[in-house]
Amino acid sequence: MEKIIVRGGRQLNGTVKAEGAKNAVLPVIAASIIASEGKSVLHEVPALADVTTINQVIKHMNADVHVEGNTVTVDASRQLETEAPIEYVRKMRASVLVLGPLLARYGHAKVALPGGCAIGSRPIDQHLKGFEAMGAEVTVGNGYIEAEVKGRLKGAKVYFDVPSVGATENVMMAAALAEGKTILENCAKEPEIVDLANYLNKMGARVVGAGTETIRIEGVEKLTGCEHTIIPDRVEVGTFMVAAAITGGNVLIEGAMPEHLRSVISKMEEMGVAIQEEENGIRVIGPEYLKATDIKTMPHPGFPTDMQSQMMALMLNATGTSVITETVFENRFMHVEEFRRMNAHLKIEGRSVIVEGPSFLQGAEVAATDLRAGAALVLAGLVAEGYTRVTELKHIDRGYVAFTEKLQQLGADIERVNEVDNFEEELEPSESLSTL
Ligand SMILES: CC(=O)N[C@H]1[C@@H](OP(=O)(O)OP(=O)(O)OC[C@H]2O[C@@H](n3ccc(=O)[nH]c3=O)[C@H](O)[C@@H]2O)O[C@H](CO)[C@@H](O)[C@@H]1O
Ligand SMILES: C=C(OP(=O)(O)O)C(=O)O
Repeated sequence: MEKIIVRGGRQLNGTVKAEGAKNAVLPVIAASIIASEGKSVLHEVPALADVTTINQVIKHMNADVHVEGNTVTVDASRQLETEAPIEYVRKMRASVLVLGPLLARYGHAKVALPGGCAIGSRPIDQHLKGFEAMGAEVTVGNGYIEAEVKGRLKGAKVYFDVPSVGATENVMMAAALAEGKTILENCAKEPEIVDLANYLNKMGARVVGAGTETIRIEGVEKLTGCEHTIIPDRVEVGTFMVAAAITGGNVLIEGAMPEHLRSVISKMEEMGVAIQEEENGIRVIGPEYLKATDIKTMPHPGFPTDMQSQMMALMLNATGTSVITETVFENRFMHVEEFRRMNAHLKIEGRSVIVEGPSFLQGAEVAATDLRAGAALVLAGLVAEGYTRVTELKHIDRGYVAFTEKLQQLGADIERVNEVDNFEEELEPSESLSTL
């Protein structure tokens, strides 16, 4: 079984470069299939498992995708299929982001229902509400969502009941090719939405207001492929900020954009971490002692839910009682049990976790229950006594490029191995885990 093995106790120092953002590149690649002419050349595309999945989704639809290093070229000018089957959607929920582009371009889209996942039920009712407001007929059955419209989608006024990142993106992409004007209200304001709007506008769309709660879109008749550079990954940056802080190190994260990380910077400063905004990135200097604080996750510009588990790892090392409240996803505390295996003192109370710090963390075998939980366990392992073994690495690979190697370069005692478990060894070869 593949594992990350980390031995705690090393201070991290040096420079690490931010990758392009997973949550920006996935909608951008989904949007690339709206272009009925020209190629899109996308730069700073991170080499992530999720990027491979979205590329497979659009290739399956007959788009031409070419990957060279961190540049991905998409030519979607051929006639495309309008269906995304379950094999892709099961791997990655963001596959539903092809609904809007397909519906806008072809008047038809069929995508497998994503279903729930480890962090919550994650419905997509707000995406569908937007498509219906634009004249689409949406049916859900046999595990699929099918949306259809005769002729073009019609511009409409849509009020989102919750500020959803995916719904804002999906409906914004659909509206880009709709007939007339669309006004989206109570939109999510994440930087990745702004990046998508910039890309759409370069393709010839007319989108105004992305990054605020009201987005106005004047539909156009066609979009053309263009060149675009993906913004840096604020969650990857935040994760390395915690790595520096938790080990009392000094790390420059090159390419980081402080304006995307205001809430994270401010909470870490409250905990005593020194943060310097430099010309080419963010420098983080960890203190000798961390102070406790309270955090509530919220839609942007509030504290990001995708940084909740990593901050919990930091709080475990702070002196005093910290409270972390998760308001975005109803079940994003799976890492609490795993932290407990490392001797962490925490208690779940409803949607909050009470962290009694400092915990004297001890290495243990723990499982990455989701992407950010996995990263957080590695972070805790950086300061735990002895060896921490993190399993279920497929989650970490969805969102981090060369996570182990980057930490190693900063001085961590860490490696990724294919380790045979004792009980695996005891089995006859024919009974090995891979065949169970
Ligand atoms: C690929 C991507 O960009 N993923 C991010 C995106 O996920 P994603 O776009 O799936 O998350 P949303 O912003 O849609 O979800 C926010 C909240 O809205 C709810 N909701 C959402 C849609 C809907 O139709 N109905 C509804 O009730 C969700 O259950 C959740 O409670 O934003 C999340 C919140 O910042 C991040 O954690 C994910 O990393
Ligand atoms: C929850 C996350 O991503 P996704 O929406 O792709 O599951 C994340 O990036 O932490």
